[in-house]
Amino acid sequence: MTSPTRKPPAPVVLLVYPITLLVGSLFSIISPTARASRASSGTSPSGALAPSLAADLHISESPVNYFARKNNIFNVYFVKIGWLWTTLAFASLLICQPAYRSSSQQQTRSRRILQAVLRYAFATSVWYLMTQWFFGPAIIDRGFVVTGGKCEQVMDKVENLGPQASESPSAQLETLFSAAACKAAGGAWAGGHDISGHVFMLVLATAFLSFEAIGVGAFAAPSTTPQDKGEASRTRKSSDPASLSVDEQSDSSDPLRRLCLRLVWGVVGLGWWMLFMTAIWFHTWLEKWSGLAVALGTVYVLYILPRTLAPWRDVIGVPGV
Ligand SMILES: CCCCCCCCCCCCCCCC(=O)SCCNC(=O)CCNC(=O)[C@H](O)C(C)(C)COP(=O)(O)O
Ligand SMILES: Nc1ncnc2c1ncn2[C@@H]1O[C@H](COP(=O)(O)O)[C@@H](OP(=O)(O)O)[C@H]1O
Repeated sequence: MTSPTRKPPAPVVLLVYPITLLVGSLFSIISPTARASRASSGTSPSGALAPSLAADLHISESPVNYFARKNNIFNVYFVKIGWLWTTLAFASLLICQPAYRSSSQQQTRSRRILQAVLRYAFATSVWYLMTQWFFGPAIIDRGFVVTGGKCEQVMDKVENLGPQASESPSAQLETLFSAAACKAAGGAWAGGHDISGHVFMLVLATAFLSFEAIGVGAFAAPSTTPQDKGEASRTRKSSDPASLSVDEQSDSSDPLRRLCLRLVWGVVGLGWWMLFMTAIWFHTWLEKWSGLAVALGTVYVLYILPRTLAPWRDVIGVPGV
């Protein structure tokens, strides 16, 4: 395997996420606007410390701040289809970055692409199982039901319908166990621990894209000092004949490559901003922290564990290496 000219990001960079949640949550308590928003919906700051009815508690249809509205344009067209943006940004890395594009080392290039796609498939599977489907309702929805939550008004309706119910029992269960189906049926998803899907997806997507972009960027970026240059070329020569070619090293001025990187960092930047907004305006503390924990666990398995566990590194690879 090749050695990057720059080291991959230290795990400590992941602290940006808990800090974002902490600052956002504190702001939501301190800010008069956020406090007013809570007060108008009957939630006290201390109430936000306990698991409860997630975002629905303190968000009205027309709150004071634009970002506190569920129908704000960034939520509807960016977060709600966030994995599509993540997929597009990741695909742009595969298409534009020299580490994946250069034809000089066919074997190395194929291995890098395969391992990058494997990391994407792993992250996508976790996202899918957590938020979309887990042999029926997603894990987040199942967790909510297991911790005592239910689809309130619809539950009553189903009980009253009795044998006349036109839906099959499995369709009724689906309605009771999935947040989306519950809300679509006019019910209230209430009572349990509702892991924040927004926090989970935004942390996973932004960390995934950042590690991938920095990994491939580290290889393509030219060294800054003469000493660096000498060191880098010695490392490459001595460690692996399959290291990047001069073409790959000098490709940083390629406009297509810069455009793709802008897309990736644009998605990461907006993703971070929406995470901050979720931290301020939505969910309880516990629900935000549980979303964060699941996302960071996935990031750990994908990018930190391979640094110490060689057999896993051989399978999943390291971005750009
Ligand atoms: C047993 C092994 C099973 C393995 C399962 C593998 C599953 C593979 C699925 C393949 C899907 C690939 C999709 C790739 C292309 C796309 O991304 S299209 C999807 C576009 N949709 C989204 O991006 C939706 C993103 N939104 C959400 O996840 C949620 O809305 C939310 C942000 C988590 C918020 O949740 P709410 O309930 O809406 O508040
Ligand atoms: N940053 C944000 N901007 C707008 N709405 C947000 C948001 N973060 C969370 N929400 C909303 O809060 C609810 C719970 O989010 P989640 O559990 O995914 O974190 C969702 O409502 P809806 O499901 O009614 O759209 C979601 O749209």
